[in-house]
Formats: sequence, structure tokens, C-alpha cells
Amino acid sequence: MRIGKLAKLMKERGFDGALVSPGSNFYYLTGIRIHEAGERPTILALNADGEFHLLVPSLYENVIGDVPVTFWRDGENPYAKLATIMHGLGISDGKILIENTMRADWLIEINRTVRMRPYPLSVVIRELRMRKDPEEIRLMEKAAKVVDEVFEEILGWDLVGMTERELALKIELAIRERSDGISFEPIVASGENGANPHHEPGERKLRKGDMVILDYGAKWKGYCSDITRTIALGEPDERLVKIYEIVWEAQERAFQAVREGVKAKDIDGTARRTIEEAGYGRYFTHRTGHGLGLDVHEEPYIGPEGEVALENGMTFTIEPGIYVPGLGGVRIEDDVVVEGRGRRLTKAERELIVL
Ligand SMILES: CSCC[C@H](N)C(=O)N1CCC[C@H]1C(=O)O
Repeated sequence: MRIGKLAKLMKERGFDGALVSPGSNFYYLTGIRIHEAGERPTILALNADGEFHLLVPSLYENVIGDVPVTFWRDGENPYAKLATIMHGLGISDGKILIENTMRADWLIEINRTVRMRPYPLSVVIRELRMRKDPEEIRLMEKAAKVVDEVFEEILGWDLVGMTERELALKIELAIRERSDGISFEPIVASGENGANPHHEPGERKLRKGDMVILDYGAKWKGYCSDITRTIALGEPDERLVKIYEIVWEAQERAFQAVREGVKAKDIDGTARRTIEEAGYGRYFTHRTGHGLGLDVHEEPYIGPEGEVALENGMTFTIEPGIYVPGLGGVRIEDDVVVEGRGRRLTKAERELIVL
């Protein structure tokens, strides 16, 4: 059980307890999916012996299975109930790991009720979450297959004349038809909009000669995929064709550099050097990749400061890009798992496709 694994690590590191609010860590530890807790405090409390207790709003009474739980009704004070739970677990005045994304209003109220010393949960749980087990990798393979299939489908659409927003919506629908949902809002960046790595799809119509960056992801049983392909609608500007070749080379070299024991920053360095040597260093404005799993951005981050040494089972993206203001951009992204060397989970065509 994952709660037991976290508790063991907590004990080794001198932490007394943890408070986890709904989100990817809550799901990782309990297998219970509570989508939107909203303003109603919902908390998993555990101690370093692996004993745990849930505090849950009564509207979830029929959803929670056979676990130690206290329900609270609208109008009751949930924080008084949490204090009782924490006393029972012996963690009301210790070093407590707190879910990084816990709402500030909950945290302030908890702090008023008990005398704990809070620390971010990520400092401990990252060590468990970073290495995926075979079942997690199987789910990620499925999420990756979905985005590959969607790419094939996109290539069959009549893209010229469609707005970025229309195309993003169609991509979202195609993902939802095949999976549990999107892992983030799809990015469609056409023409000069491609110079913004996080461009929000707008009313620009796709034209002949455009390079178009497509960046989207699917979720399968909570696990994310994330792919980027850049395609051309008719013959593009030759400067962008050259940029495509450089990005392709950077992505491939970074992928080839993946192996157990290599540091994340060295993978980033490989991609970055390739782009710098081609003279485009100042147009590569982000890290080379990020860990992928229950969250679309998680550890290990593949950036210039990535001190994590890669281990088997780690999963992350490799997504170098070049973004030239006024001209456009190119990004190529795959999801990769470390198995001695790297194995690509996303397999869609990486050569430049000119439609
Ligand atoms: C979660 S939205 C962005 C998804 C995208 N694939 C992505 O992670 N990036 C696009 C530019 C760089 C990279 C990032 O680190 O944000």
C-alpha cells in the first residue's frame, strides 16, 4: 500500500504526519478520486506508522469505501473534527507534511486549531512518485497511444481555413472520445503565433504555408500523456524548415542521451547545445522537458538545474523548441520512460509532415 511506503519514508526523514488534500497525491495514496473538493475541507491525515484517517464532506458518504473516515455536514466545523483526528493519530503538534496545493484558507484554519510545524509534502513524496511501477507505465502507454491516434486523425482533417480555437476544440473532442479526458487545454499555435510556447488558441485562421504547433495530452485512469508535433500546411518558409531540422536533431540527441544514472541536466544540456551550436540558443526559452505521470508537470524536471540522476521507471517529456518572434516556432515532444536507455511512449511521425 502506498500510504505505508510514504509513512516509512516519513519516519526515516523525521516527519510525524501528513495532511493531504484532493489531487494527484491523494489519488496516488488512496486510489480514491474526489474531483473537486472546492471549499469543503477534505483531508487524508496519516502518521509515520502508516495509520490514517479521512475527513470527508457528507455528500461523499456513498462514494467512500471501507476506510477509517469522519464525515462532516454543511454547517458543522470540519476543523474541530480534523483536530480530533490528528490527536487520535498523535500528530497534532509535530512536523507535518502538507499537500503543496492545499487551499490557503484550509491551512490557515488548521494552523489556528493545532500546533503543527508544516513542511511541503513534495519533499518526500517526490521520491515515490518519480519512479513508476509497471502498472503505472502501462496506463501511461495507453494515454500515449491515444495522442498518437489523435495525431493520425488530425492529418486527415481539412485544416486550412479552420481557426486555432476550432482545431483545439476538435482535438479535445477526439481525445475525450478515446480516453478519460484531456491532461491540459490543447495548444494550437499557427504562423507567427508559434513564437509563443504556451499560445492560447485564438481566432487566427490556418493558412497555406503555415507551420502549426499542436501540443495536447490525454488522461488514462489518471495518468497523462503530452505530445507536440509541428506540421506544415503547404510549403513553409525555408527558415522554418531549417529550424525544424535543428529541433528534430536536438530532440533525437537528447533522447539518445537518456540512460540510467545520467543527470536530468545532462539531457537538457544535450538538447540545448545542439540548438546553441546552430545559432538559435536565445530562441530556446524553456527547459527541455518535465516529468509526467498523474500530473502533466511533475518531477523530474529536465532543465539546466536538474540534479536528479535518471532511474529506471522514470517518465518525462523531451520537448525542445525554437521560437522566433514575428516568424513562428517549432517544438517536437515525446514522452519517454527510462529502461536502461530511453523508450519512447509516443510514437507519432516525427519527420516534417507537409500537408
Ligand atoms: C501544461 S501546458 C503545457 C504543455 C506543454 N507540453 C509543456 O509542458 N510545455 C510547452 C512549452 C514548454 C513546456 C513547459 O515546460 O511548459
